[in-house]
Amino acid sequence: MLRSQTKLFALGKRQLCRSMSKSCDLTLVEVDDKTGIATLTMNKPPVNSCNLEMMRALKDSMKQIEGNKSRGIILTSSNNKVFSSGLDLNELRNPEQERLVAFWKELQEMWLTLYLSNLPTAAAINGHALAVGCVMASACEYRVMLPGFTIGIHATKFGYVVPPFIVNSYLSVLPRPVVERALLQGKIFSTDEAQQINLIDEVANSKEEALSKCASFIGSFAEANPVARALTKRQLRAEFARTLLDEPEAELKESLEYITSPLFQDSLDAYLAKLKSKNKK
Ligand SMILES: CCCCCC/C=C\CC(=O)SCCNC(=O)CCNC(=O)[C@H](O)C(C)(C)COP(=O)(O)OP(=O)(O)OC[C@H]1O[C@@H](n2cnc3c(N)ncnc32)[C@H](O)[C@@H]1OP(=O)(O)O
Repeated sequence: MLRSQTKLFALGKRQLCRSMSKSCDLTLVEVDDKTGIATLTMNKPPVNSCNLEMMRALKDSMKQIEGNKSRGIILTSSNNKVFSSGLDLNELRNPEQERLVAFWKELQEMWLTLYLSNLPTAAAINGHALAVGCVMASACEYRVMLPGFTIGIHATKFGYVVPPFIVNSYLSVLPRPVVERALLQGKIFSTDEAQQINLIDEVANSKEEALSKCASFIGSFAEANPVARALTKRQLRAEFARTLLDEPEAELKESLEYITSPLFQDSLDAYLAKLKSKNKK
């Protein structure tokens, strides 16, 4: 069951409403009784890398939140240094075909669920947001980041060709020339740089402040009719989601061919070795 890795709390009552797992809780959902805003916390140690189960838990939590008639979603991390380190690279290394298919489909579905959510969405970026970590933040409608961290899609630096829906995530936030340069350079932005180019909307000095700014953003839709808001959002975003809505299988096939190519696998080996060696020095 997808829900098995999600906990649902009611903050106002401070009590556990629903616990669906005795194993590791990859995501935590807290709903503020007063505001009706749900905080969705990524909770996969050590660095919130997105493996199959994590993306399933995220997608499932978002669907639960929508089903519970919350007023908005704030995405954040339980790790105060890392928002998300992106895709779990171990899922891409010498993958078993069936799992890789499930993994990539889950990435597509998780992104669509977040990008096209009926609810107002905001990211409280309380740590580094790299690659798909940045993609998730960009899929939200508003971003508040803490100082001293980094955000960006550096895929080209380690041999990834960026798929169109990930390009579109950036394009819905940044102007085309900025996207082109950032993606081709594999640019990682500091908090200050991200604010200068409007990749993030605000800087906050603590996680609490970031959550509060996100809640204010969500509160700004209080006067909007939720259905009209949701349908207008979908209309505005449909163009960028088109590839995945209309031809997910084609995107899947292309990505799978690339991921399993020797060119990609060799680059990944070298990148993973570099990442691991950092901790051995
Ligand atoms: C056709 C396919 C194309 C797809 C293109 C789409 C674009 C992007 C896809 C992705 O999202 S790929 C993921 C890219 N992410 C990264 O490169 C992040 C790498 N990680 C870091 O830079 C750092 O870990 C960090 C996030 C800044 C945190 O640093 P910190 O010092 O706190 O932690 P570490 O010691 O580095 O890491 C702890 C532990 O986790 C392992 N790890 C980190 N990130 C990943 C990851 N993304 N996947 C798997 N494992 C990861 C790291 O190696 C350490 O492991 P151990 O050494 O403890 O075994």
